[in-house]
Amino acid sequence: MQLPKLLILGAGGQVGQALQASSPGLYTLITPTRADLDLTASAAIEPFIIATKPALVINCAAYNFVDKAEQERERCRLINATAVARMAAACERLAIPLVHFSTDYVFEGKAAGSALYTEDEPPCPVNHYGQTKLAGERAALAQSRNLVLRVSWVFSEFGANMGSRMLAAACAGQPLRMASDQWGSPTYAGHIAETVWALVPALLRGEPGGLYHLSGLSAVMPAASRWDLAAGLVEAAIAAAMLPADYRVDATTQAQWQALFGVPAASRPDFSAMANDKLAARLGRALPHWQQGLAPCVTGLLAQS
Ligand SMILES: NC(=O)C1=CN([C@@H]2O[C@H](COP(=O)(O)OP(=O)(O)OC[C@H]3O[C@@H](n4cnc5c(N)ncnc54)[C@H](OP(=O)(O)O)[C@@H]3O)[C@@H](O)[C@H]2O)C=CC1
Ligand SMILES: Cc1cn([C@H]2C[C@H](O)[C@@H](COP(=O)(O)OP(=O)(O)O[C@H]3O[C@@H](C)C(=O)[C@@H](O)[C@H]3O)O2)c(=O)[nH]c1=O
Repeated sequence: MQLPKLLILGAGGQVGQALQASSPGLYTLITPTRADLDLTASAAIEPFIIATKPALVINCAAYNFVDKAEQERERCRLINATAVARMAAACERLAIPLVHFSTDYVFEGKAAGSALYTEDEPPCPVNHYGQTKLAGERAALAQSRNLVLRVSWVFSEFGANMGSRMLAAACAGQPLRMASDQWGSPTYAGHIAETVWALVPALLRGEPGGLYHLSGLSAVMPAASRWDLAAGLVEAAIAAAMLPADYRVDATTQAQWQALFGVPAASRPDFSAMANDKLAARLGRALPHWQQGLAPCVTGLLAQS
């Protein structure tokens, strides 16, 4: 029997690698690289997808450099918005679903201690990256069979990301100074992948997609600060003997951090933590908390070293 063919774009990134690592073996995964399909070549996208004839497309590709995006505006828009519109058009022609990822940076941010963002709250991005991601999610949501999952503060053992960069610096003996006044919802890429695999069968059966927050928090769990994430990772790394037992993460503020390292090119929301209750209701179970991703992340990093 032939397995359904799923096309994963951006399969070499951290979410793409996590998806491949936890693939349930029920599908044939087609994983083109940038050399096979460069998403800045907008006109090539639709013919590529149509020629591949997948049963579903998962787009993990993105322009994720939040500061550099303020300069490379057109490149960022081509990858995060134009390319997604071309993918959605191809999927519409094939009458298949597109699974796409967006971000908490579509929100302008609230005061610390606010309620977590829900899908009903209006987006209002404060940087170019967020604006292009909002345009991309809107292009995907033009067809009801498409699924957009907003993720945030993603960490994993795959590639250079927020978590692996912090631990690499700590292991090199550098001090970590992390902002305790910037709040979000950290999410382990392995949890994103397992959630996607739980959602795919219904999409393949023709159930509608929609917009969902896929975060490592819920309405009853507090938002995490940058410091919380770093301290959690360091604690897991100490438990795995990857760091000395007395290693500590220094808490700082965004203002202090900027005084030392300079004001970044892009503004960022102070509080952009997202509630995942809508997705939990669809799945019929709670999503894993981000802290459950700390040990597997550290174990995965250790296995590579
Ligand atoms: N990382 C995070 O903290 C967050 C991520 N997200 C979203 O989650 C999704 C997955 O992100 P993540 O896995 O972290 O991303 P990564 O940065 O790890 O991976 C991005 C992927 O996109 C590919 N890519 C970039 N530009 C092009 C291009 N011109 N043509 C073809 N491929 C390209 C990269 O290819 P190559 O391997 O060749 O570089 C890479 O495989 C994205 O939509 C992102 O916006 C949302 C919130 C937070
Ligand atoms: C590197 C570093 C950053 N910070 C703070 C200051 C700064 O405001 C903030 C931002 O750090 P970064 O630039 O690494 O993170 P940033 O690129 O803004 O992360 C975002 O990426 C995109 C792709 C998303 O979609 C978001 O969900 C989010 O994950 O963290 C520290 O406090 N200490 C540090 O050592």
